[in-house]
Amino acid sequence: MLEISELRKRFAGGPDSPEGKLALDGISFAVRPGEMFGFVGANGAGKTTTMRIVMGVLKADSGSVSWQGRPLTYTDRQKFGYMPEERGLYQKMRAGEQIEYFGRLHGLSQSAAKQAADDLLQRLGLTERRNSSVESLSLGNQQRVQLAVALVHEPEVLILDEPFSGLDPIAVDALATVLQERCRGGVPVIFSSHQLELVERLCDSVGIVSAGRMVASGTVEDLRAAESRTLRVVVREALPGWADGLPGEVSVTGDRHVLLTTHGDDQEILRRAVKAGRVEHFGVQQPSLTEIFKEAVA
Ligand SMILES: Nc1ncnc2c1ncn2[C@@H]1O[C@H](COP(=O)(O)OP(=O)(O)OP(=O)(O)O)[C@@H](O)[C@H]1O
Repeated sequence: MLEISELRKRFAGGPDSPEGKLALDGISFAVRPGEMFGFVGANGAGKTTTMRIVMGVLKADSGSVSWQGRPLTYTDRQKFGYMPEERGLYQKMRAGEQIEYFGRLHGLSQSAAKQAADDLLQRLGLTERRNSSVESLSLGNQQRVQLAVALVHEPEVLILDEPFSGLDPIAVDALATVLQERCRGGVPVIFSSHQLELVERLCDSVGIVSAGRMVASGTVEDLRAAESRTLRVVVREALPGWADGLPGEVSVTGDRHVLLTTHGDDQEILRRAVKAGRVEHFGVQQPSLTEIFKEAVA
């Protein structure tokens, strides 16, 4: 298990802000083997800073990171796969060579590195670009190469900073499949993203960070359960005023009356709706991750 505990980090200030910037204010979370963890938060919330500390690029002022119950070491990190926010590829090198090169740096044999590179090029739809220099690739394809570099050495843990940004829908699906496979193989995966539908679809658990603090975390189901539920009732051809005295708001479009309420007696509301007209829908509306996110960071 990868455990991030009470990380704090203040960046030094300049003449304009001598007190500096408190980027992390006690971030804690844990990711189990085989768990995909979506790290979400507004711009500047502290996601990149957290990932940089995990990868040893930055030092925390306090707090700790442990892997398999021990403090994380340089040797452990060598076995992690990391996609940094500041993408770092050799621009003149060909895509395939680049992936092989990083595989070799992580200790793969020449043939294993070539095999892994070929496999990733194919999986990420880059086979035809194998011999193109990175600088000649579109941004989305450069991103795919960057991802292949993070994945080439079969990492024990994956830490990916916005891996899906800038990818087309086909590449999003291809990457999602690769990450799910790695996850099923027991790898903990942490990725940050602003694409909340994607996070909702892929992740076993989610952490919502705001101003350097984890304001909500758990499975999407747990986060939903913590929200107040909304009952949605749709009645066709109802007489005006049918919902007078019931809690909530009614909106009318044509002959469709929609009642939304977060409280009240469901059975009483149902009786009134049935009396009023043709009940087309009666059910609890699940909040999306986007709604949960907005509520958590409000
Ligand atoms: N090197 C630095 N020096 C000073 N302040 C920094 C530095 N790096 C980050 N910060 C500040 O720390 C805070 C957290 O930044 P961070 O990059 O971790 O956010 P983020 O959640 O990754 O944002 P985004 O979604 O925009 O990538 C921000 O206020 C940022 O301006």
